[in-house]
Amino acid sequence: MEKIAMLGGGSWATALTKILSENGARVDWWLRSKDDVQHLLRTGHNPRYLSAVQFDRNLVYPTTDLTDAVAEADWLVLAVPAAFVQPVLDKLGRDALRHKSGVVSAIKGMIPGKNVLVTDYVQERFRLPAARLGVIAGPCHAEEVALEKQSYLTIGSPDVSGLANSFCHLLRNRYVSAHPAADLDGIEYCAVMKNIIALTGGIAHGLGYGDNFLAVLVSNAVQEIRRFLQAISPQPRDLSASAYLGDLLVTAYSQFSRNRTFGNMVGRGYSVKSAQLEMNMIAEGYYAVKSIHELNRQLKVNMPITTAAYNVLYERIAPAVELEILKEKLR
Ligand SMILES: NC(=O)C1=CN([C@@H]2O[C@H](COP(=O)(O)OP(=O)(O)OC[C@H]3O[C@@H](n4cnc5c(N)ncnc54)[C@H](OP(=O)(O)O)[C@@H]3O)[C@@H](O)[C@H]2O)C=CC1
Ligand SMILES: O=C(CO)COP(=O)(O)O
Repeated sequence: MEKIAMLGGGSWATALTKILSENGARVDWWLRSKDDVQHLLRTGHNPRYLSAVQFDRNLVYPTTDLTDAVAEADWLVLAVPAAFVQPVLDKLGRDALRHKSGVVSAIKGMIPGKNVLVTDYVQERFRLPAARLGVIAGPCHAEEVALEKQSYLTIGSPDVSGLANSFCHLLRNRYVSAHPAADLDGIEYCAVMKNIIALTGGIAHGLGYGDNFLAVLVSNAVQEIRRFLQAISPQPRDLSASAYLGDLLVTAYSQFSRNRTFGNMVGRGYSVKSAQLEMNMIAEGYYAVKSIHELNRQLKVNMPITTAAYNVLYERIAPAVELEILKEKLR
C-alpha cells in the first residue's frame, strides 16, 4: 500500500485526500486546526471544506503532528496555500524528505518574499534532485472532485516516466484522468499566472465589463503568459494543452474560482482586507501578483494585465482607473 503525507486542511487537500484514499492509499493528513482533526477523527468529515465528503477512517489519519504525518510516508503532497507553506516546511528537518519517492506540490502560488516556485524552494531546502519533484496541475476545482465530476489532472516532473507516471497511477479513477508531462517549471509558473488573470477578470466583471471584454482579456493573457514563460523558462511547450490553457479557462470562467470571486469583490468596491475576510478561502493571485511583478523588474517582459492587477492591489489605484488604462492596451 502506498503511504502519502498530505499537508494542508483546505478544499484542495480535502479533494486530493478523497481521490488518493478512495484508490486505496493510506493518507496521513496534516491539518493545522486541532478542532478539524478532532472532527475528522470523530465523524470522518472535514467540517469546513467539502464537508459532505466521507473519509474511510481505516485509510485516512488526520493529525496536527507534522513530523508524525511525514515520517512513514512514501510521498509528500503539499496543499497549503503558498503564502503559508514555508513556515510549515521549515519545521521539517533538512533530511526529512531524503528517502521519499517524491514530493508533489498541488500549490498554485510562489513563496512570497523569495519569489521562487514552491518546488524550487523544496529542492533547495531539502537538497533533493529535481527528478524527485512534481506538480499537480490542470483545470480542476475541488468542489467538482467532491461531486465526482469528470476532471483532468497533469503531473509535471522532469522524471516523466518514473515519478509523474507513478503519481498519475495513484490519482486515476472513474472520474479523474491523469497524464504525465515534463515541463515542471512552465506548468508551475502558468498555474501561478492564471490566478492573476482570473483575479483581473473578476475585477473587470465587478466593474461591469462583460463577456466580450473577458474573452479579449483571456486571449491577451495567453500571450502575456507565453512572453513571461519564454523569458523565465525558455523551452518549446504547447500552451493550448489543458495544464496551461485549460487551467486558465476554468479559473477565468468558473463560478467556483476563488481568484475570480476575489477580483469581483475588489471591482465592486470591497477593500482587499474585507474581500479576504468575506471569502474565507485563499485567492492565491493576490500574493502571486506581487511575486511575478517583482520578478519581472529584472525580466522586463511586457505584462499589462499583471501590472494592472498589481497597481490595483498594491498601489491602491482605483480599479476603474486601472481598467481604463488596461483596456487601451488589449487587442
Ligand atoms: N481549491 C481548489 O479547487 C484548488 C486549489 N489549488 C491550490 O491548492 C492550494 C490550497 O488551496 P485551497 O485548498 O483551495 O485552500 P482553501 O482556500 O480551500 O483553504 C484555505 C487553507 O489555507 C489555510 N490558511 C488560511 N490562513 C492561513 C494562515 N494564516 N496560515 C496557515 N494556513 C492558513 C486554511 O487553514 P484553516 O482552515 O485552518 O484556516 C485552509 O487550510 C492553493 O495553492 C490553491 O491554488 C489547486 C487546484 C485546485
Ligand atoms: O486552480 C484552481 C483550479 O484549477 C483553483 O483556483 P481558483 O479557485 O481561483 O479557480
